[in-house]
Order: sequence, then structure tokens, then C-alpha cells
Amino acid sequence: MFSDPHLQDAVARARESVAALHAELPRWDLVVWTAGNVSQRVVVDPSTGPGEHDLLVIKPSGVTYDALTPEAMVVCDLEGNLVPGGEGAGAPSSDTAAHAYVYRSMPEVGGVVHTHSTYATAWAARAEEIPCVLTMMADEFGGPIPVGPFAVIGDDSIGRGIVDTLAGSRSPAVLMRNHGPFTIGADAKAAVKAAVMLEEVARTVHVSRQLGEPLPIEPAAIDRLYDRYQNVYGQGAATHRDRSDAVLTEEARA
Ligand SMILES: O=C(CO)[C@@H](O)[C@@H](O)COP(=O)(O)O
Repeated sequence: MFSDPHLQDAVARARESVAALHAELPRWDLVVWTAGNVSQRVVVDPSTGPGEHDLLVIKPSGVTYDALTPEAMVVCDLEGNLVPGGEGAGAPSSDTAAHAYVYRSMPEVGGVVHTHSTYATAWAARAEEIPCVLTMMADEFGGPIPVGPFAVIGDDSIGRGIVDTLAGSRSPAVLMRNHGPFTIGADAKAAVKAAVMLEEVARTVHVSRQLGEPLPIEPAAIDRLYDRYQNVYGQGAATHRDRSDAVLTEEARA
């Protein structure tokens, strides 16, 4: 139990969300067995916003997805240590240190996902970034999907590689060399979406390259597509959507 009832409630909501989002990994064929994990930041003091004293909720290591209930989730501090009252179905994920490092370094990040999804991991095995040749990539990733350094699990090196690589990119995804993808988002759901979209574009660009050389998209067009998708797509403000569509139409005529 957490002494602060607001924190208790926030942790309970994060447990529900993270448990449900883990089911999305096998649903979208992003994992085999237990080879993937999702975490969500819990902001301890909403009045001051995200900070170093926040918590994270993540799955227990090696537990199959059908057993990942809210109660099974584990609560850690941003050093990766289990916190009293945060016990779940066992020791936290073996990638907890990487998730925690991202949260410590990137206060704007509220969710982290790691998978070994086939096509994204195949690009990671070659340490080759995925070029921005699809409008869907411009929309979600704002450019190419970068490659991070080779790092062995067990300390902060994976987390550091993620943060250092994403610092110079709009992408919410990084392909860690010889390992696989990590994605980030404003919350865990956004990070899971990025993981799903990453695998889709990794597959599409791979298939395209079997048939020839995919064509790049002009940087200015990438910027316009990214701005529209990030700020208007879906149920965004109708006025903003109308205006952005008009801009895109007008510029297309130019
Ligand atoms: O890649 C690795 C281990 O090398 C992990 O991400 C994967 O096995 C999932 O581990 P967890 O079950 O989250 O501890």
C-alpha cells in the first residue's frame, strides 16, 4: 500500500493500463514467448510534474502474457528498485534499468516499450536505420528510424544508448544494434502504438527493397506530414484539421 491515496490510485490505474497493454504485444505479433515489455511512468507529485522521484510500473520478468494481470505488475523507483507496496508476480523485467534510465533522462516520456519484433529486429541486426520513404513514417516517426549502439543488458548502457540516439531525432523508436527496438511515448499506449507502427514500416520498407530502391521523401514534405499527423490527425480540432488540410491542398497545387 502507498500512504498517499492519490498515489495509490495513480499506481492502480497504471497497473491496469500496463497489464492491458502487454496483451497488445502478442496481439500485433511483436513478441514470442515473453520477449517484450511495457512500462508506464507514475508521476508522484502532479503539482510539480514528472521528476526523478517518480515511479514506474512494469511487468515481472519472464512471466507469460496470459498471466500479466494488474496485480502481477511491479512498481519500481527510477533507479529500478522495487518499492514497498509495489510487489507483483516476481522480480521486475530484466529491462527495468533501461526503462528507468529513459524516464530519468527524458521527463516528457511517460511510456517505454521493448520488443524483438521480427522486421525491426532484422534492421537492428544490420545496424541499418530505416529510411523515411513512406508517408506513414513521416507521420509517426518524423524521419528515419535511427540505430542505437550495441549494449549488453545489465546496467545503464542500453538506456544511455536509447537516450543518446533519440536526442537527435523526432523518432519515438530506436533500433538497438544486434538487439531490437525500444519505443517511447507520452504514455505507455503511445509507446505501444509506436512499436506497432515501427514493425509495420520495417516490414513494408523491407519488402519494397526486395523489388527495387525505395524513393526518399523531401524533408519539407516530411515536416508537413509530421506536423499534420501529430497535431491534427484523428479527432483533432476540426478548425485546425481544416486549416492544415487546406494548407496541404494549397501547397500541393503550388
Ligand atoms: O531481450 C531481453 C533479454 O535479452 C528481454 O527484453 C526479454 O527477454 C524480456 O525480458 P523480461 O521478461 O521483460 O525480463
